[in-house]
Amino acid sequence: MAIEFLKGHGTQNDFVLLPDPDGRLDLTPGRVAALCDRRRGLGADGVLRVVRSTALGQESAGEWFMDYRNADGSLAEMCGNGMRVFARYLTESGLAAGPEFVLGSRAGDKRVIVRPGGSVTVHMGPASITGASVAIVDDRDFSGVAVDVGNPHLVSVVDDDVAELNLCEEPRYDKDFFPEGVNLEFVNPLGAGALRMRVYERGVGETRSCGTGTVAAVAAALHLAGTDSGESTVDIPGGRVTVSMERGEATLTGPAELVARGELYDEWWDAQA
Ligand SMILES: N[C@@H](CCC[C@H](N)C(=O)O)C(=O)O
Repeated sequence: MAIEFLKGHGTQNDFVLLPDPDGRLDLTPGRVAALCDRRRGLGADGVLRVVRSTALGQESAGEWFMDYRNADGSLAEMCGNGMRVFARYLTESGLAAGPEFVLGSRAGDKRVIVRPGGSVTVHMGPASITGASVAIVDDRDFSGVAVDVGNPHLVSVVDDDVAELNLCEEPRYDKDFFPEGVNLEFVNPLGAGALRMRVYERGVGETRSCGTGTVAAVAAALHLAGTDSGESTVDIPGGRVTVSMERGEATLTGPAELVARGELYDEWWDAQA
């Protein structure tokens, strides 16, 4: 059985998409890690399995469920950039009828709008402030705001230029506060309604963008300014997205691009654990 794949990205956060409507693929952590490996696989920050909600027994108002996996094979609740790419694929392939529809995810249902030109808006739902903690980079402490966007984040607004931070290795963080791990964002305010951000993602490493991370960054910046409503652009190494917050509820808008489609060799797939 030939296994179809597509490659896509949202602000250079890149994904392998696996159309699997009936949930037949045995998508083991080893296979995910092999697909995402940039030398022995296709290379990506994560895998998006395109599967019907009913096929996974998921309770969702959406026909399609974004089964997201990190590059190391681990599951995550939500992926904002992935959801834009996933939505773009569904409209391009005719699997979604209109430009606006609901998608299932482990963090619940999300409404998406695919706009002419390929930009996609995701109604992300609540971005909740859950406390304060510290990220440690090269033995320096950066205090941060913990934000739950369905998945966990710690956002540190820093005085240094984020471009100068050494994110080659995972920053240290409080494992008691974040027992499931955490995505770590480092942010420079660029003036009113504009942020610059770098991110070290749980289960991946440094990526060129993280949609949930940009939502967390804007929620944290607004929280530090004493509000839960406002709009901001976020510049990440892979481009720019816009986040709007209204009373703690976020929408994320940014580009989504499909790059290629092809077939995996059965022998290769079968040889992965
Ligand atoms: N890149 C994603 C986030 C993917 C999940 C994250 N690494 C986690 O483990 O929570 C995004 O665009 O939101």
